[in-house]
Amino acid sequence: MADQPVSGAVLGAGTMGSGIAQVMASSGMGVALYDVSGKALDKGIRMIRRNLDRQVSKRRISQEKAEQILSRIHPSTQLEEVASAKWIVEAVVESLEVKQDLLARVEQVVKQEAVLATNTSSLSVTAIAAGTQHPRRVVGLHFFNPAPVMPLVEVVAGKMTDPEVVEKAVEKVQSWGKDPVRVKDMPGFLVNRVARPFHSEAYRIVGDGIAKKSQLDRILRSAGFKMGPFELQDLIGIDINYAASVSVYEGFFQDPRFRPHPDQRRMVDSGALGRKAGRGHYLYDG
Ligand SMILES: NC(=O)c1ccc[n+]([C@@H]2O[C@H](COP(=O)([O-])OP(=O)(O)OC[C@H]3O[C@@H](n4cnc5c(N)ncnc54)[C@H](O)[C@@H]3O)[C@@H](O)[C@H]2O)c1
Repeated sequence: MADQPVSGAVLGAGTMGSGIAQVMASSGMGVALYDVSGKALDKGIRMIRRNLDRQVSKRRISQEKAEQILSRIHPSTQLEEVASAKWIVEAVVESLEVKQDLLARVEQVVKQEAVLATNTSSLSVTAIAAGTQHPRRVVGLHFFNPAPVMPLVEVVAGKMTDPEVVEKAVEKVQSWGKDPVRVKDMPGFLVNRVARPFHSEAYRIVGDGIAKKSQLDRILRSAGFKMGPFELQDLIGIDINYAASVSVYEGFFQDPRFRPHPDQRRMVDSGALGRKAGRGHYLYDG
């Protein structure tokens, strides 16, 4: 039971890749986890182990189940290890060049029917696919952080993606216990697009002196949002959120609807990047 043949692969063992590998393995798949860095693989596996231990301590899964899930994940720095995978999810650094180069190499080792998915947040799935020999099998699978916890996955149809691949991807995502939503390959897809005014309007409201950041966060929480815009930005990383704003703005040819607020950049320039920096819109201990 524990030793499932490898039918899935994740490229990149960082924050997202390790979480996605955990999701796939939890559904019963054997998963090859590939990264250029052995250290990143060790860290990724440690993160998965920690997540599973937490699940065990909360009595959500048994110790035995946790061991089974872990044993289905096969870390490697050798790309050949992904050869038997039918589902490959790429979650390496957010660079078009790196992603295109890696997927072109993956195509050399996997079967023709394998689906190549990208977890990109801000690049065009169409552009990533254009670097491959068979762009019809390239689809976006945009997971949210933390992948094992967040139910939503955007299934992104690039311009050349085969509609059958999109349908197969929707089913696959469901089999992983997630909620797929079909989206077009447009800047920000769906979630990052609707999130833009949430963030930029919040800056404008504060800039216009209508409310303080903490007031706005509290009001939006009481209106039903899990977090207000400023506390959410501190969690995401103010630099990451700013990069998403710029990417959507540029992606829509500088449509003023998506124009970032100057204070967003000022925060980034000052190094107040959120929780990870100990300070952002709020101060954090340790
Ligand atoms: N962090 C998020 O909140 C989030 C959410 C959704 C999507 N994404 C997307 O997921 C992808 C990964 O983001 P992350 O936050 O996990 O990044 P990360 O920096 O935590 O991890 C990236 C990993 O890729 C590895 N890597 C780099 N080049 C490689 C190569 N050529 N071959 C194999 N491995 C390579 C690195 O060693 C690193 O372990 C990005 O495309 C990002 O836009 C991120």
